[in-house]
Amino acid sequence: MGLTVSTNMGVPDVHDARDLPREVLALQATSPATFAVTALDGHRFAWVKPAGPAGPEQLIVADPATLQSWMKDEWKIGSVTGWPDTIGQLLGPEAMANTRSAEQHQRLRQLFSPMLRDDSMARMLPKIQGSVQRYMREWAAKGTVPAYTETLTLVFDVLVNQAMQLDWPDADIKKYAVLFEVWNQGFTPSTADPRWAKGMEARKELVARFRSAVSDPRLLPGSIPATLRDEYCAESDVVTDNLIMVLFAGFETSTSLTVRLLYELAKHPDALQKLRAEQQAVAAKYGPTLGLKALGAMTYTEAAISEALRLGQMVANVPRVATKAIETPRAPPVPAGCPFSASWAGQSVLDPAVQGSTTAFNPDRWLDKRNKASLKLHQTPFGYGTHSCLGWRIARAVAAAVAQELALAYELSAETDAAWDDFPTGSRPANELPLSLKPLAASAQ
Ligand code: HEM
Repeated sequence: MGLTVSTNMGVPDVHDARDLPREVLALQATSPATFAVTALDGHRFAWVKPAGPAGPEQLIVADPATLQSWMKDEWKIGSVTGWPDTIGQLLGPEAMANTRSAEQHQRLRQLFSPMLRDDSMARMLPKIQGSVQRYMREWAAKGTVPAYTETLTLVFDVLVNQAMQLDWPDADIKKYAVLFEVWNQGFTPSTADPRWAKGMEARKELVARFRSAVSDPRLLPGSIPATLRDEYCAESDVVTDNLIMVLFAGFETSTSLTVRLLYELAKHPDALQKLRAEQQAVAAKYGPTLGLKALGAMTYTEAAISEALRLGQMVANVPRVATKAIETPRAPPVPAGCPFSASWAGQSVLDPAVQGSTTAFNPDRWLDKRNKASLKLHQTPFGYGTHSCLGWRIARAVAAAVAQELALAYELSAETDAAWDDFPTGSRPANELPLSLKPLAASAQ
């Protein structure tokens, strides 16, 4: 694939990919990152036909400057989310990702904003670390475990008990993590797929469980569920749709990140070695408990997490529909009603800081000052602007806590000879990544 960038400054670099074969178009639903990169073929924009038999043409956008200007204030520029009907119904119409009310969207973002604050992170970090230590001890005791499935439960626990502060017992965490995976498998291209119907059944149970949680007098004041209930009332769909929204946004995405990191560290002992050295130094300086200062000192670990995000492309593209014509200088005109896709994956491969080593795991590229501006511009795994991620610090914290615990306490081996399947909010090893952890002291004997 050649990287062709227009040299004619006034003319947008648009590729006509309308003649893609049906099997490539079908990748839109099953393998969004591969689809976007294939369709763009190194260009900044590409026109493609719909995946199904009918529907309008779609523009794929991978030009960083255009994405920044379009995503910064979407309500004003005239763009709304265009998630497929299957996901739309699984989430519910009042969810932050679906609502057509700018006012409600902005209010919800304010109510969720504590997830990004230092004081919330300072509260959560030791608890996330405690959960990670407990789960990893269990994995080590079991022998070889499917890392992906196990991490889904760990992440579900963090989302429910730390991000939402719901204090659900272990039995509920295990039960509802399995149920949420059924919900998640409902992300099929069509509502005719039986997995979608099962996902919708799972949704009913989740709604009932969340409704009982927000009516419980023991609900922690100031927690996100309590804040939503106080704003909208316990029976409101806005509350349940948006608690499901947190799970949708954080579940597969954060799991994919953590598992991708484990996979890369299993394949790159040199990187694991550097990580161990860093974690030992951080523990010596800040003590054993994970806090904001310790996290801030994990330079190499954070670089490894950024590299895992870049390789995994957990949210490869986000779908949008123009509500009015959008005309900006660097982009082809988008008529009102036209769907377009903000392709974080397509933008990522255009980055000069990754050229020639796009598929290599190289955390050091993040530590090279010469790459800083380029990486910042092209690598935006958590989106940009109006709908940008509200949970990115939590996702990175889980990955950092796992890396820390691994580095300080375990030897790992994993079956890394597997393909990765991508889908709307994650990327998953086909073999679930069989993983064995051995306590360091025992493996040294
Ligand atoms: C590796 C993990 C994650 C990745 C890659 C990721 C990525 C993203 C991206 C790209 C968006 C923008 C979607 C769009 O523009 O339509 C987004 C939105 C969002 N994320 Fe994350 N996310 C992750 C984890 C999390 C977690 C752990 C939470 C919650 C605890 C979370 C909560 C949200 C919410 C609530 C939104 C919607 C914001 C809105 O519509 O205004 N995310 N995320």
